Amino acid sequence: MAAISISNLTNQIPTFHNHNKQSYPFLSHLSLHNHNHNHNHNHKLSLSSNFTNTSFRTCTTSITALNSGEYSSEKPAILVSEKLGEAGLQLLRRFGHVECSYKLSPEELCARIGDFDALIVRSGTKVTRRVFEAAKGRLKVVGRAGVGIDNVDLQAATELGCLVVNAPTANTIAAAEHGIALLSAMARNVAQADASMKAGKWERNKYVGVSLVGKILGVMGFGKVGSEVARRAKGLGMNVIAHDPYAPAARAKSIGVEMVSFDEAISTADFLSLHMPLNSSTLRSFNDQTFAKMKKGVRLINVARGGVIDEDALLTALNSGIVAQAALDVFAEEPPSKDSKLAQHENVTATPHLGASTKEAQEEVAIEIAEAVVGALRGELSATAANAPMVPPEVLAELGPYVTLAEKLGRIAVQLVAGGSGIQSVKVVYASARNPDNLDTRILRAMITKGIIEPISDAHVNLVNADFTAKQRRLRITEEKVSANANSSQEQQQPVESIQVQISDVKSKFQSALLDNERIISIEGKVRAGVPHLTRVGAFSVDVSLEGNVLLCRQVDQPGTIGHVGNILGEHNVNVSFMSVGRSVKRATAIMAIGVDEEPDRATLNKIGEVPAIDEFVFLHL
Ligand SMILES: NC(=O)C1=CN([C@@H]2O[C@H](COP(=O)(O)OP(=O)(O)OC[C@H]3O[C@@H](n4cnc5c(N)ncnc54)[C@H](O)[C@@H]3O)[C@@H](O)[C@H]2O)C=CC1
Ligand SMILES: O=C(O)C(=O)COP(=O)(O)O
Repeated sequence: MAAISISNLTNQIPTFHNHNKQSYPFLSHLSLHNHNHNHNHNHKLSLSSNFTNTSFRTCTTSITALNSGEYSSEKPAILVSEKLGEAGLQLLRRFGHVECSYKLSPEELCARIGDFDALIVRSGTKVTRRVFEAAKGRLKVVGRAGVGIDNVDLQAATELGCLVVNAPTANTIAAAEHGIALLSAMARNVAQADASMKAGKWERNKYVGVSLVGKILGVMGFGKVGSEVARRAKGLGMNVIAHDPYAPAARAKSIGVEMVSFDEAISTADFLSLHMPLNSSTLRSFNDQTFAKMKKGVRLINVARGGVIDEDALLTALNSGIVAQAALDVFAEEPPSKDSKLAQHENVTATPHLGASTKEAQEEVAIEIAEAVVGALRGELSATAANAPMVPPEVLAELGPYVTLAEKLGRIAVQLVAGGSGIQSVKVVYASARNPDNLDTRILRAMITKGIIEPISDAHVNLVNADFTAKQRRLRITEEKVSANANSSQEQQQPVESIQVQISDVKSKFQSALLDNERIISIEGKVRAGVPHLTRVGAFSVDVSLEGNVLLCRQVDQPGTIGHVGNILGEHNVNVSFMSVGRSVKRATAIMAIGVDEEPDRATLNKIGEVPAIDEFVFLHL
């Protein structure tokens, strides 16, 4: 793939822009805010409303204009594809149109998804790449009402800029309790004995069980659920060991659990309880080889994901007696086939993925996911985002104006590149009077990327897909953080003193933007009183607030030029909001930066070009 090409812009300057493109204030299309909305959400930081003032005119386009689907009012449309607790549904209904369709086939989901801004699922809906593609850019957030997001194609979501959030805490206890229920029921053959009685039998000798007290339980995955299972198993008098490559041993130790290696856990445990996520490294990690290392007669509980077990291998191990019993809540394919040898096995206790299914947990999960989805639709960053940086609200509040600055600098820099150049390398230098190492630049980098890529492509770039989109387009963005000297205590308190964006190895349509004619376009911006300013173009200092559009002119520094240009703009009814002149030497060359509210038409720009003292000029659309 070639570097980003801007050749298509060659003849469009000075007025290139894309009228059709949506530009949302902060998180691009994660935010549905427009000027007319006044949602009451003061309790949380709302990024989009913070930035509405500085966003440009296309922000007024509402979501209705974007989509011609069934739901065409101002409110976002939310599809709930699996049973969700009533409290969560109520919360969602207060915010948008909610459709609960619990029996959609994959084809129906693909056919309908383009009408929705958000989709809420549990484990039963496969949110595949096809679904994301069928959404055609409208779907902004997928909410997983639970923990495991293995049913959501995270890579596709990220590539297509869709945020994925989950509800990771509300069902922990329910899952742990179900694990303990299965452990006890399996050890005492409760399910089998019950079925036997219901068949009219009384089989006391057949269903003699095993005791739990004093037995070794190996907890595989010592996260939220695993640690709660461990705690409860300790209460039952079991000796608990755990394996988890990422969990701190101190946490386990504090509840009397010893962390051991995978092999030690599986070879010493009498009972193994699985609590790790399903991913490429855990997929079928319980297989022929690992079953062979287990203690003969081991008992297995799986409340995690069916896919972590090779089910054929488990069947073999059950038949050979390596595994005496298994208690399974989850299956590689759900529901398993009716004649599944595993579910039908007499030594298997099976439940239909009930781990999270308590009334209490489902109400809590529903609220947790509804809040996360509504927050994401409002443009807030989520604390449970699976594919975007989780940035604390206080950091966001502080970085707010710099986010706007970053996007505008990206937009300016790319508009200064001459047609025919391919942009490959961007360097961003952040100067801070605080310890620059503490500066979290992920959002700023994403917004610079957005500013650079969006004007020259059809891509919608947001915090979710910025890095991916840059990489895909072979745009290398390097960052440097440097210490700045604070001139005032106010500067000292600012998280960022200045942001410099450099695009190297390109030609510029505005020669003065090049650093020492070195094929490096360089611009710098600062935030002054909460407003982003352009403060440097190439080697020239300027100072223009970035609230409207900007006209940059290089001129011979002589009396009358500023007035002349101002008159031309005034005659054509273009309001000048700001003007600044930067020069290196008196009466030599100067850069004039003019902020304009309206976009001058081509005739006006031509007239400016005809002013004798003007050497070159460029109109920058922000
Ligand atoms: N059956 C059900 O209804 C429910 C199932 N779950 C499932 O339970 C599992 C655990 O959930 P939580 O405890 O909430 O997640 P968690 O993220 O808090 O814990 C998972 C733990 O697994 C560890 N881990 C990762 N790779 C591992 C590996 N290769 N070997 C051992 N440990 C590994 C992680 O370090 C982490 O500590 C997930 O798969 C989740 O989807 C959760 C809730 C309900
Ligand atoms: O939260 C999880 O990971 C679960 O497995 C719960 O799944 P469910 O929401 O009951 O389909």
